[in-house]
Amino acid sequence: MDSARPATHPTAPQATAPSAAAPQATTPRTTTLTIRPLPETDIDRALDLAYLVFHDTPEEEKRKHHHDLLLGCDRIGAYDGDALVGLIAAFRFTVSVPGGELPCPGLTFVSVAPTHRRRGVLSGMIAKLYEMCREDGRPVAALWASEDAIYGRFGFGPATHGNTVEVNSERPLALRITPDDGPLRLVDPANAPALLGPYYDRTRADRGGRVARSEAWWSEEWLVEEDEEDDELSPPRVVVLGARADATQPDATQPEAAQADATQAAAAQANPDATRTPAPTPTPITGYAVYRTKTRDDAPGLVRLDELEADTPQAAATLWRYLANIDLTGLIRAWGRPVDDPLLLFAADRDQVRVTGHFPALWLRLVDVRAALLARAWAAPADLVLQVTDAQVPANDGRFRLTVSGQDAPYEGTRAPGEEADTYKTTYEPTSAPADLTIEVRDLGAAYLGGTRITAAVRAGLATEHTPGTAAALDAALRTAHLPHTADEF
Ligand SMILES: CC(=O)SCCNC(=O)CCNC(=O)[C@H](O)C(C)(C)COP(=O)(O)OP(=O)(O)OC[C@H]1O[C@@H](n2cnc3c(N)ncnc32)[C@H](O)[C@@H]1OP(=O)(O)O
Repeated sequence: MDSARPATHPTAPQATAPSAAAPQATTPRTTTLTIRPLPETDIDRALDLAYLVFHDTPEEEKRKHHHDLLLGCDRIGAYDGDALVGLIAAFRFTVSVPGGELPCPGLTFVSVAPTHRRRGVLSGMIAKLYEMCREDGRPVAALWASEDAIYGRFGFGPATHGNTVEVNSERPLALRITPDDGPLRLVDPANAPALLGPYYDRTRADRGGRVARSEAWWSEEWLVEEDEEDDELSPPRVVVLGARADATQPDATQPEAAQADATQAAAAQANPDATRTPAPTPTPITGYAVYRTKTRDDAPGLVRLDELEADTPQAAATLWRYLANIDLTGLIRAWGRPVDDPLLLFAADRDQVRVTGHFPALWLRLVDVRAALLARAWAAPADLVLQVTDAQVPANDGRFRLTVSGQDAPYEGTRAPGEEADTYKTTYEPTSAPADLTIEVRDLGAAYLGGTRITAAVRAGLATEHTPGTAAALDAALRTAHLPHTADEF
């Protein structure tokens, strides 16, 4: 899917825009561009357009997969007469935000025909998307950018970041903490969604920026047999920690056992009291890792870590140590680790554990700033006037007083999605009072999940503080216990 991801752009405000403006190569100036929802019957044409702009020639199986993905997406097409010249698709995601979760279109397959580039086609489609989001009550939108230069002008800001981490595992992993002694077990990837899904759902709210995963998303994006970018990698391996209490428990590598784990977790989610009913329960898992391996001619074998989640630092240490101990390998490469990964602190030898990359991950757009701010939980009271600039959504543009009041139970990042947010009462209303802080909507979006600081935006000259202390007060209110993180690239 990644190689087929399309891109988007801003500026054209109308849903139906004259295709005028820039010089045209092959399209007559008299044509009219129409931007409208793209029907199912046009999905094949949409794929042709996406493959054209992404220089892809997929096998039939991959094309069918993309077709299925687009079928489940919201879709916007730009038509020049009968010709399809632009496409935006949006996954119907739900993303965790501090204290809860929000519906969130996840933009993908953004494509504009080479004959129509730089004429506002992307801008027009984005304008249409924002209109649809506001009508449907979806206050945020998100994407992974193919090029970082594209999306800021549309009000997207990088709200989560990832680290690429490499561990030299030619020697034992040096740790400052004692790993958990719970047993590890390998799970058949076919059974893994039923086992990992409930765990992921339970822990998703710990960090903002995490996308809810369906079983199909697990199977087709995370646990697909052959890696899309490197066919020398092994199939996915899934190791879980926590395992069976005794030898009489079923083996979770078997489908029935995985199903039993999943059923129990689902029941616990639906009714916490249900967990009190004794049952032949496999001990719940306390962490897992998904990885692939490959041998290399001139270097020790590689463990490519796709995801590692754990309830405690000790559980995480067990999984890292397991990965480091895999025979015939000497390097773990983990892409997209959280920036506050505890490994970076509990590794005893930081020469052995190195951050080799740092990148913007999820770009977030506050399409409805007011609704988004009212939807999240806050960590401290605030009372300040924001001057927000937003070139695409006039309703966001202006001066607003944000108040976060109340003393009880500030958000610490441990609530489940959907659970009651917090006892702070938040208001966000237009005002004529002088602004304490001027900020672009993209920088507010970047800070929304608590991953970047308003004070840093001020120091970088991106936001202007008119009343000293405002940026620090807003940072304190936006703070989350864990930094946001997005592992799902789409
Ligand atoms: C979430 C994803 O799917 S990411 C994948 C993005 N898609 C791709 O990269 C596929 C190949 N590229 C394309 O299809 C197109 O060039 C797009 C979608 C990137 C841009 O579409 P266009 O219709 O040309 O954009 P549009 O004309 O609306 O441009 C609006 C503004 O963005 C700017 N812009 C467009 N593309 C880029 C870019 N790659 N880098 C920087 N600025 C850009 C334009 O110059 C314009 O600026 P202006 O308003 O100051 O003149």
